[in-house]
Amino acid sequence: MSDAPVDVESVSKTYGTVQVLAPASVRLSAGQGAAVVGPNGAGKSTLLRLVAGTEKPTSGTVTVLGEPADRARRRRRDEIVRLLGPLPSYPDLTVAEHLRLVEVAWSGRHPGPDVDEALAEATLDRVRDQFPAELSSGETQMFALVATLYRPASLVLLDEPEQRLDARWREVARHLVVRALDQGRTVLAATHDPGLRDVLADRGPVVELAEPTR
Ligand SMILES: Nc1ncnc2c1ncn2[C@@H]1O[C@H](COP(=O)(O)OP(=O)(O)OP(=O)(O)O)[C@@H](O)[C@H]1O
Repeated sequence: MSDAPVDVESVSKTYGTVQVLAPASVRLSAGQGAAVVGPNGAGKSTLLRLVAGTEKPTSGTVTVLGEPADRARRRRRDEIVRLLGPLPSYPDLTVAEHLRLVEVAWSGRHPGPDVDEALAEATLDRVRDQFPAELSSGETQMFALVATLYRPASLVLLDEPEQRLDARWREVARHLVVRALDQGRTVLAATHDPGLRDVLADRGPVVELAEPTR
């Protein structure tokens, strides 16, 4: 069995009689990035859920950090972070307090930057003392991305991190992904953002999923 951070071999997914992901493969070495691209409904989120181990493939294999993805999800959870939907959050903790919580939870392993620096570089410092329900949709997404990348995990799974972000914040999101790669982390991201696709294509494969057939 491969020890690569991500090794997806001919994986497909069928719900009932409908195949929503045609066989796809991708292998990532440590520190590589990969973009998963394709039209709406092509199966990008499905592929990411299979890698995250939250769903099982209909055929093929998904190996993550040397283990079947569903086992890796539990046994290697400290090494894997995912943003595949809304960020679970505490209604009574501020933006800054959420990052502080992540920092404390991974104390001793957290490489920084500190909370205020992390918020400032994402231009989220102006909302540092607001609660999740008080954020705009773009602020919510940026907060989710920053909090996700704040986990010192070696494998990062992102589903359209650019969603709801304006052009300026899309650029910040790309910068944060590049930094994660520069830190030696492995990043697998579904995206509709050509800029993010290019950034990831510089660091590894592009997985092109075809138009859904139904
Ligand atoms: N639980 C489910 N039951 C049946 N069909 C599903 C289920 N989940 C997803 N699908 C279908 O699977 C297909 C792929 O969905 P998926 O969310 O993976 O696409 P996507 O490429 O991420 O799309 P988008 O770019 O719109 O986010 C879609 O046609 C969707 O309707």
